[in-house]
Amino acid sequence: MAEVRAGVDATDRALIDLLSTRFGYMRAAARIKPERGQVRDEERKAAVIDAAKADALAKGVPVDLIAEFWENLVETSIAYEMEEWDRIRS
Ligand SMILES: O=C(O)C(=O)C[C@]1(C(=O)O)C=C[C@@H](O)C=C1
Repeated sequence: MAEVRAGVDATDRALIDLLSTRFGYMRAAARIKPERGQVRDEERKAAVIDAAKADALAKGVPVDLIAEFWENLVETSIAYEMEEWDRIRS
């Protein structure tokens, strides 16, 4: 079990690195989008979640759980991008 937990911990560190990269792109998007109303893009959100579901299917991980996870990820990203959009222009 210790080996499994070491693997989980290492995976979590790698995920945080990737999330840090993803959040960096949210800061870039916040700088680029001229209107606050452009931060939320439902069409793009649906495409991002669909892509995650397709990858989940290919990798054999539960598609419904991944869809829920990505829903949270994109909503968290939108909240962060909104905060950044406001911060940059305050
Ligand atoms: O693609 C964008 O426009 C983004 O800002 C990224 C992102 C995402 O988290 O993937 C976030 C907000 C948008 O609603 C759509 C997608």
